[in-house]
Formats: sequence, C-alpha cells, structure tokens
Amino acid sequence: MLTVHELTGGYSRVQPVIHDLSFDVKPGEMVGLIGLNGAGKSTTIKHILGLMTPVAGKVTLHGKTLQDDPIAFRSQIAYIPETPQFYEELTLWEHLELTIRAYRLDEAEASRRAHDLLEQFRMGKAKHWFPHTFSKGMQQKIMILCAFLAQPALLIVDEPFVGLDPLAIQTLLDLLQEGKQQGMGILISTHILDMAEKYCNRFILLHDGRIRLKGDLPAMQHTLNKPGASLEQLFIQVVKG
Ligand SMILES: Nc1ncnc2c1ncn2[C@@H]1O[C@H](COP(=O)(O)OP(=O)(O)OP(=O)(O)O)[C@@H](O)[C@H]1O
Repeated sequence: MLTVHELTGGYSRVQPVIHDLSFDVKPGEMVGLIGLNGAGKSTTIKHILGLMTPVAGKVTLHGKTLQDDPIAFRSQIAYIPETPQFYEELTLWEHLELTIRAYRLDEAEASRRAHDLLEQFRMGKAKHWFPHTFSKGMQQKIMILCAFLAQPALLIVDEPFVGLDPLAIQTLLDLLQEGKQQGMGILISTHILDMAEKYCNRFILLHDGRIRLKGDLPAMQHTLNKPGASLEQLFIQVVKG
C-alpha cells in the first residue's frame, strides 16, 4: 500500500538527513520505525505525509504520489504527531466534527463512533472543553481520537505513548490491533522496543538517516546471526556498529 522508494531528503538540499530509504507497509500490518534520537524517523514521516519535498526518490500510496492526486492521497492517511497539534478555538467535539467533514465520513455513523471513542478514552466529560485547558495526555488523546475516527487506510503514528496513562496506552494498543485486523496499514515510530516487538509485524531500524536493518524479528536475527535475540538486543548491536 505505502511504498517508499530510494527516498533521500532533509531540511536542506545540500545536507540530507535521510538517505536512500526503501520500504513498504502492506494492508493489515504494523511496521515499527526504530532509531535513536535524531536518526531521522520524524523526517521520514514528514516526507511520507508530503510536508517535505524529497531530494530524490518517491513515496506512493496505492501506486500514486501526492502530486498525482493530493486529495485522494491525503484522504487515505491519518497522522498522530509526536506533539499534539490542535485548534485553540475549537472544542474537542468540534475537532471530531471537523474530522468528519474533512474526511467526508458518514455523519450519523461517524458521530456514533466518535462517542464510542470518547468513552473508550474516558474523554466524554471533556467533550465541550477547549484543548488548551487539557493536560498533555488529554491533548494527545485528541490526536488519537481524530485519527481513529477517520479510519484511514494508512495510519502514521509518531511516538504515541509519551504522556498517556497506562489505561490509555492499552486502549490505543487495542485500537491498533483492531485496525490491523480490519486491514489498516500502520507505520509507528517508538522508542518502547518491547512494545514494538510485541505488536509490530516488521521493523525498520534507522541509524544516522540510513536503514541498517529491516524485516521481521526472525529475519533480522538471521541477518545478524543472533538467534533468539530481542528487538532491543538487535537494535543495540546495530547502533553500536
Ligand atoms: N526543523 C529542522 N531543521 C533542521 N534540521 C532538523 C529539523 N528537524 C530535525 N532536524 C535534524 O534532522 C535529523 C533527524 O531528526 P528527526 O527529528 O527526524 O529525528 P528522530 O529520529 O525523529 O528523533 P527523535 O527520536 O528525537 O524524535 C537530526 O539531525 C535533526 O537535528
């Protein structure tokens, strides 16, 4: 579904921070994007979302680039950013209504699902509150609620667990599992490697902007000749060279 082909890019054309990245995300699988601080995970995500222009290579969704059909491309993706981004002048419920309109969802059905999601994340009481009065974790939940309400073909998640309480983390993991079962493709960046190992089907290990290892756990163990190694052990070996 998502194909990243020989992608090179960054914040200046003369000094790219990601180099020659190639990977894909298929429907119904969760792919973990793993790397140290500054490895290039968020930069990769920004290129996939079309917020940055590649120096070389391309990103396609169902075979089409953002430039081929911007509306179709964007309507198939939802993004949960590392730092919550919201409209100060809209309440939580108005954010959900905006999502329903932006993604052109069926109003009655989406509104019912929005109420379910509010309940699942224990946010019902805050429905008509303005997000600037929310805690950091509650603000993060707005992003999560809007993304799952959209029911995208591809969900991109950047460090979603930071600031969430244990109950919310479990609810999010359950929704990710459910999304996968319904055929959603998920690309998730996280530093919580035991969680990634448990929930992701495949991994992309980024180091200094390059893919150093990729595949499912058995394939990566085989490549590094480390049978039985955990994701964390493989990752540490990769980054220590
Ligand atoms: N706005 C920016 N302008 C210039 N350089 C940037 C900018 N944002 C990030 N970088 C640089 O790009 C490189 C990759 O950063 P990126 O944010 O993609 O890392 P990351 O893997 O997401 O890290 P983290 O785990 O800390 O979130 C770093 O060297 C960083 O300094």
